[in-house]
Amino acid sequence: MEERGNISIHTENIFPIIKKFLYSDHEIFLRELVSNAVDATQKLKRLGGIGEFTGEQGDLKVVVSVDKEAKTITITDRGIGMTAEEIKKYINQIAFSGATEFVERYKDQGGEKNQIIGQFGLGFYSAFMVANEVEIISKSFRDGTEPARWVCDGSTEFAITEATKEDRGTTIILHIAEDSEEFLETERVRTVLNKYCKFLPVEVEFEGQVINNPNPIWTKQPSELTDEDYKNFYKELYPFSEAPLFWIHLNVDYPFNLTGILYFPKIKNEFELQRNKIQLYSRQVFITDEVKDVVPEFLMLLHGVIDSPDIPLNVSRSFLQADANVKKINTYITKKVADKLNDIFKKDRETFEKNWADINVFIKYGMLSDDKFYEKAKDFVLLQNTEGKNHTFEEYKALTQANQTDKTEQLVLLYTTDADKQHAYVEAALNRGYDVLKLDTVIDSHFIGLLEQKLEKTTLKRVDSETIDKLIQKDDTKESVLNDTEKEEIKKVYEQAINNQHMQVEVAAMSPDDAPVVITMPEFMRRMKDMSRAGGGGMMFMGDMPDTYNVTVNANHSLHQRLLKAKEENKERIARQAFDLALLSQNMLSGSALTAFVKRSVELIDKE
Ligand SMILES: Nc1ncnc2c1ncn2[C@@H]1O[C@H](COP(=O)(O)OP(=O)(O)OP(=O)(O)O)[C@@H](O)[C@H]1O
Repeated sequence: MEERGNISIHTENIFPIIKKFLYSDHEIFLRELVSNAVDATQKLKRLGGIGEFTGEQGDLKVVVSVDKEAKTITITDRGIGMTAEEIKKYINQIAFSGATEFVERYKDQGGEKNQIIGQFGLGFYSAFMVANEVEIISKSFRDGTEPARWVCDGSTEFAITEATKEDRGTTIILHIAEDSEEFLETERVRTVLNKYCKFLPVEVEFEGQVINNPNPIWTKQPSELTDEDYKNFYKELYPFSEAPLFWIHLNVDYPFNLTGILYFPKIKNEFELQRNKIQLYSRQVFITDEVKDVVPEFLMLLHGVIDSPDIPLNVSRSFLQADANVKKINTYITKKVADKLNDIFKKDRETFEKNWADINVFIKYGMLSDDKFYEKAKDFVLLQNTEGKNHTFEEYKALTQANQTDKTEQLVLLYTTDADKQHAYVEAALNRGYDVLKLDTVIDSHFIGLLEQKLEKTTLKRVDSETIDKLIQKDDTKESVLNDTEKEEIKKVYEQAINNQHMQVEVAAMSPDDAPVVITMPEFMRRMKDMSRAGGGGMMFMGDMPDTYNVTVNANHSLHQRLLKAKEENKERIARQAFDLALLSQNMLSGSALTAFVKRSVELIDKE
């Protein structure tokens, strides 16, 4: 007996539309069909569990096979199966209404089609993206039911007949269309299965091998797992990566459902940061590794898996952003990560410090982008000084307050962006008993701004932004050994010797032990130039301006009493030599100026 009929959908030409717009993602048909097979198998297990199915469960593997000659892909399960009536109900009505819905949504959001693709669980109908004919042969688990066969060529017509099938379960046969023959290659199929089916909860066999791990560790309780388990799982996910630093096991069932494991990877350098390393699953079915809206931006640098049936996957991205569950998930993950870091910091500060080089980018990035995270992280974020010692905000304040508070009661924190190049300035600061922080990464330039905004009565200054006396201004002004006329003369000599309008000369009373000449670039000037270089803040014009420096001549250095007494014709030469030495210590001497300096120096030692 054969029954023919029409699938009741409103859009006659659903098939070409779906095929055309899902083209780039048509491999998902395999995910959909294998996960249907897995669902049917799990339903059978559940029925067995509650005594509604009392027969032999037997081997419950789902088997995928390819027949290149016959041009078919077959997916067989031993799940609950379907009777003819059920096929009519579930496939003709439910499966196809899903497809109709897809087209309806697609029509509403024409411009966003790329975002719909891949987010939409197209279900059974996705088979028609690669097949020009699909057969279902199924036998229900219920005693006394007849097996049935359903055939459809993707039009709205189907045929349903009796079939011969001994075994309980469903076999889906796809007759692969000419333009999709790539799916008859076993390697291609294996790759797709590996991508989407790797952690499905029922064994899936392909070419005689089970391709999945049905019990991934994120589905287990943390108390059942050892460190080794977590490390091995990381290796399973990213075979070529170095071992992770540490991990967080996520496990929540209220107000939403979410499990997963997030790993802090070992990073070699900042440019190697990799996004899209977190995989998103829904009940162990791989969905995507674009977790942008589910995981806070700064945590996308982490690796691992998140599994949640509560993330709406079959809607467009703009909807996802507005989804209340997604927002809650975001907040939850941020909080969990902060708590875990705090935990490690408190229980094992040594490990925390040891990994600081790898984790500081996450933490600083997180503090910059999320105020809630800042509030938690401010207790464990570390400031590292030039001696390599780490301090929390509180500790650092206690360390520097007595010595580095200026006359206006501001705490001045000193930092270097390059301890090597700014060595002379770092030395000068350390000699004063000041402490100098190492803030030398790309993210640090933003972090400095954040610190000033958040820490009360605190300013940050780069060590070379002022002469040592002005860096942290105290009340004790130094007496100058030179009178005003002498100072004026020194200033003129230097101006003539330097002869550069971007070098602003000033004569100041410093300690006789300080350098005779110090070149600095004011903090505000450098920051504005940095900003304009980074392309922001309406400071574009600053980028084109030549660098302007302050040249501070130390009135109390013995050299300058000698200079005043020197012969007129030698004065400029001495000033130039002192200035060049200052340039040299800052790595600023090059080209013809360097050549002239070397020549002059040789002459000077030759004279003695
Ligand atoms: N292998 C199978 N064994 C038993 N029933 C099946 C099988 N495949 C599909 N079905 C039935 O057909 C229905 C429709 O399947 P379809 O994949 O289109 O939608 P779905 O699985 O309900 O949702 P989704 O869009 O998430 O895939 C299923 O709900 C199920 O009842």
